[in-house]
Amino acid sequence: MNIQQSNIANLPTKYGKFRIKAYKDNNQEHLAIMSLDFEQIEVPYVRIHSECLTGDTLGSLKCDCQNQLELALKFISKEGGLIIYHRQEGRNIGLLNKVNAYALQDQGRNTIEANLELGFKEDERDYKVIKYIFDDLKINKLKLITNNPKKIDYVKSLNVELIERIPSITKVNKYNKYYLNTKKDKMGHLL
Ligand SMILES: Nc1nc2c(ncn2[C@@H]2O[C@H](COP(=O)(O)OP(=O)(O)OP(=O)(O)O)[C@@H](O)[C@H]2O)c(=O)[nH]1
Ligand SMILES: [Zn+2]
Repeated sequence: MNIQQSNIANLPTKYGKFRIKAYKDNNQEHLAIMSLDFEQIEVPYVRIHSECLTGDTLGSLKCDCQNQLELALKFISKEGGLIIYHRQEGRNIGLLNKVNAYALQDQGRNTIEANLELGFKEDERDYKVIKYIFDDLKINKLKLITNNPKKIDYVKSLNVELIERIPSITKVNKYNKYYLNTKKDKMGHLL
């Protein structure tokens, strides 16, 4: 893997103070967002957050991403750990295709059917860069914040000790209810 890394910089936010480090993997740039005490913690909390511009930045109510991100930032600044902001937008089909998938969902398809209709798998994410970041930041034990069984399986396949899985549960609304049900019933999310 040919990955470029940045230096570590401070990032004060409204959720708390962090230090950040960027990684460039071909044309995807990811971010490690660390609590200030990250190096001193034996078992950090870790969230691998998949990029969702419409949710994270615009506050879309169609998904739970912004709430999950805010929850993780607050929690990790207090309890200590790391968020990897994994820039594989739209389960790695990219923003343009995700908007096309949303247009199909406007016509009644669910999130999986829309991806398939566009010629993609239901989930195109890969987590190779995560291993690189874990090695770089010397993570060998962690508590993983996720509801996604694929992320749990991936972390278990690495040479690290998964001590605990922490759920990331946020409020349901009338716009994300169907999406969350599809994730639960058809994608096996622990919701
Ligand atoms: N293709 C596609 N991607 C979506 C859609 N809704 C959200 N996403 C993307 O899905 C990713 C988030 O996945 P989720 O299933 O919400 O959560 P997760 O990251 O798998 O699991 P958690 O760790 O529990 O949050 C982000 O990359 C979003 O951009 C959609 O309808 N279609
Ligand atoms: Zn989202």
